[in-house]
Formats: sequence, structure tokens, C-alpha cells
Amino acid sequence: MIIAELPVNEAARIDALHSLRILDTPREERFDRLTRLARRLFDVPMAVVTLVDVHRQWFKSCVGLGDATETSRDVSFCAHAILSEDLTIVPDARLDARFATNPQVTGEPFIRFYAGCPIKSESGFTLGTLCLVDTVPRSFDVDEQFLLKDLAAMVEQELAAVKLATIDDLTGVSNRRGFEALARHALANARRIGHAACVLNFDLNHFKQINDRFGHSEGDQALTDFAGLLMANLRESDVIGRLGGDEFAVFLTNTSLDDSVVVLQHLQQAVQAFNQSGQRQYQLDYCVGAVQYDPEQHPDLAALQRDADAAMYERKKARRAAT
Ligand SMILES: Nc1nc2c(ncn2[C@@H]2O[C@H](COP(=O)(O)OP(=O)(O)OP(=O)(O)O)[C@@H](O)[C@H]2O)c(=O)[nH]1
Repeated sequence: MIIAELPVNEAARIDALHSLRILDTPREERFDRLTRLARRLFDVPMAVVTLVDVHRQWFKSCVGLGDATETSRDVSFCAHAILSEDLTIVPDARLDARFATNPQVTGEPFIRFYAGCPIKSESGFTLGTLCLVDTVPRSFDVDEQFLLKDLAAMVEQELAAVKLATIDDLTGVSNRRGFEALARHALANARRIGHAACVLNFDLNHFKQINDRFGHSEGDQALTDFAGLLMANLRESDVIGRLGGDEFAVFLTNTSLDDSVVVLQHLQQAVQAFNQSGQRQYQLDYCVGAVQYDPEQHPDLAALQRDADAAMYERKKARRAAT
């Protein structure tokens, strides 16, 4: 095993990292959703946002590594990756002199494949990486390299500024900006590997009445309840966003329109059960439009969203006509 050298600007780099005051902070959904998405998009068991501190690498977010929050810097793959401006790709760690006898290769978690993209501060210091880890050797093609760089750029955005936030503060799901950024990635991936995908557009019914009858904070509670039901009843890899007001959108990965019917039935049952539980004074009700991605009809995410929105409005119109 070869212990990584220190970057030439190490002291200033550490100052930049510490000035973020992010080390040892709790987990945050805005980072966790990126590692979850990375794991799903690249089909790897582990995806991590790591920050390389003086003697350790600390995980701002990790999926697939159990409760681990840090490792010593000496055994860290990312300590090597931050020395490069480009991606560090290790197809099989057993064949790489830097890592062959690394305890994480010879023992748990038996790392074989590693791909790490440097994450920079706004001032240009490499703070850590977004990295993918697998327990079997594999290759990493050019499309995958671009995708990883894009996701790492989103991690940088999250680090850079709260004003660039991509999470809806009220409900904890993505806001419009976050939804569109993540859904664009998921769509690119669906296109690349030829998987089906669907977009669902939801709009709550009579939401204004909840505000008017019970007050704005109960309205807020209703929005939070609905977001919670979406999160509880969809898969981790699906992208959920609040587009604004009482409008939500979901990008279903690897799902055909037929599959989405089952997903929506399941959700409807959960919402009914919630309404019947009597926890709230109000009932949640919504209209939803579902559209399957069709490469002929949908050159980009915006086209898919327009169709889902139109499908939702058709439902609204039919519903209003019926009442
Ligand atoms: N409590 C709360 N209300 C909001 C928020 N954002 C938007 N609203 C309110 O949500 C309402 C949305 O209006 P509509 O979608 O026309 O109301 P609706 O009663 O659901 O109408 P239909 O869709 O026709 O059933 C407006 O009264 C907004 O003021 C928020 O963050 N919190």
C-alpha cells in the first residue's frame, strides 16, 4: 500500500475545509439524495461524499457503508483522488500498487472498484470527493465519467451556498430546482440504458380550503403530510419534488406506465389510510397525471413535464365537471 502524499496547498486546503464548518455535522437529505442517486445510477453498492481532513476522511453522506462516519486518511482512496484534477478510476484495486495491500481491499469492505471525482470549494481547493465503490472489479465508460462529474458538481453546489439550496425547507423533498436537476440525470440514465421512466404530476384538491378553514400552518402541515406519504410509498431512487404551492412531481425510475398504475394505487391506499386515521381535521385529496418517457415525444425533461402537467389538468377538469 502507498500512503498518499499531501497536496502542495495542504495548509490552505485544510483552512478552506474547516471554514465551511461542515465536519461532524448531522446527515443532510440534500447530500444523501445525491449519494442514493449515484448508487442507483451506477449500480454500485456504495456511494460516498467524503471530505479529507488532517488525519481522517469524514463522510458527509454515505450509502452502503453501514454506520461508518470516517476512516483514517492513511487508508483512504480519496486521499489519492484529491491529488488529481480529474477522476481517479481504479478498475481493480488488487492490481493497483497504491491499494493492493490496503486493509479495505484485503479485508472489509473488500474494495475492488473505485471511482472518485474531486469536489472543490468555490475558492478552488479540493476538499474531498464524490466516490463510488464496488466489491467486484468493473470498468467505467466515458458516459459514466460525465455523469459522475455532473453529480459531483451538484455536491459542490450544495457545499457552496445555502442560496443555491435544492431542498424545499417546509417538506424536506427537493424544490423545483433540485427536482429538475436530479430528474434530468435520471432521464439521461434511462435514455442511456434504455429503461422505462415515468413522470407524475400531483396537485392537491381544495387545498385553499384547508388554509382558509384551519389556518396557514395547518396548510403547511397538509403539504408536509403529503410529501411524507410520497416519500414513504415510493422507492428511494425515485425523485420527489415540490414544484411550488400544492404541486408535487415524481420521476419514477425503471417504471413503465403500467407499473405506475400499481405505484399510484399503492399511494392512494396509503393516503386513504392516512385520511381515515383521524390524525388531522382535513382530508388529503389530489389529482395526478402520469406520462411515460417516449424518446420520440420527449427530447428533454421539460417536454415530459409539460405532458405530465397537461395530463394532470385533464384530471382536474374532469373532476371539476363531475362535481
Ligand atoms: N399553507 C400554505 N399554503 C400555500 C403555500 N404555497 C401556496 N399556498 C396556497 O395554496 C393555494 C393553492 O391554490 P389552488 O391550487 O388554486 O387551490 P386548490 O384549493 O387546491 O384548488 P384546486 O386545485 O382547484 O382544487 C393558494 O391559496 C396558496 O396561497 C404554502 O407553502 N403553505
